[in-house]
Amino acid sequence: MRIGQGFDVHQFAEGRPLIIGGISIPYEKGLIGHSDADVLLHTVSDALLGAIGEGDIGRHFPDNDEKYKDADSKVLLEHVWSLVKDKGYRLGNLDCVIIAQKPKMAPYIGEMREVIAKLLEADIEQINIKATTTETLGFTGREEGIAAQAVCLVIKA
Ligand SMILES: Nc1ccn([C@@H]2O[C@H](COP(=O)(O)O)[C@@H](O)[C@H]2O)c(=O)n1
Ligand SMILES: C[C@@]1(CO)OP(=O)(O)OP(=O)(O)OC[C@H]1O
Repeated sequence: MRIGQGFDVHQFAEGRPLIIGGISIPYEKGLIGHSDADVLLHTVSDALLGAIGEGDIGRHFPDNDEKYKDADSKVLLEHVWSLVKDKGYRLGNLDCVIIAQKPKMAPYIGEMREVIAKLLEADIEQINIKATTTETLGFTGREEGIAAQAVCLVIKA
């Protein structure tokens, strides 16, 4: 059994779609990145890579490679999951937190869990996603961006 953690931040900008956990959330602004800037799927990818000792997503999908411009982070996570399976692991559980003053994530969390469970070939009960504000404090509180953290356990299949 091995543990991994992930952390990621993306900045808000006008005129960008807000994609978190593989779903589009209707909102007045979105996140900037080289890819689709899905802060939650990046965090999950990093947690899994950490668990198998494979570095981070920047190493696997460099942000100066045109191939990943506007990349769908579901495809990146799918690739990370194939690396986990190649090393002979299955998912134990995954626990995530989205740190965002706005918008309210609660209405979308069920769908995010379904997307991630499907990508990781897991049951929805193995995937937990939480959200919190920072009570208006810091860069998330000022609505300059969104952060996400994840912890996962992988188990030898
Ligand atoms: N972007 C967010 C932030 C929070 N939630 C939900 O609200 C609850 C209370 O948040 P506090 O930061 O005031 O503790 C939190 O437990 C989440 O259920 C949310 O949906 N979206
Ligand atoms: C996903 C990648 C690659 O397109 O780009 P970004 O969307 O900028 O995301 P980030 O979490 O900053 O780093 C990982 C990058 O390699």
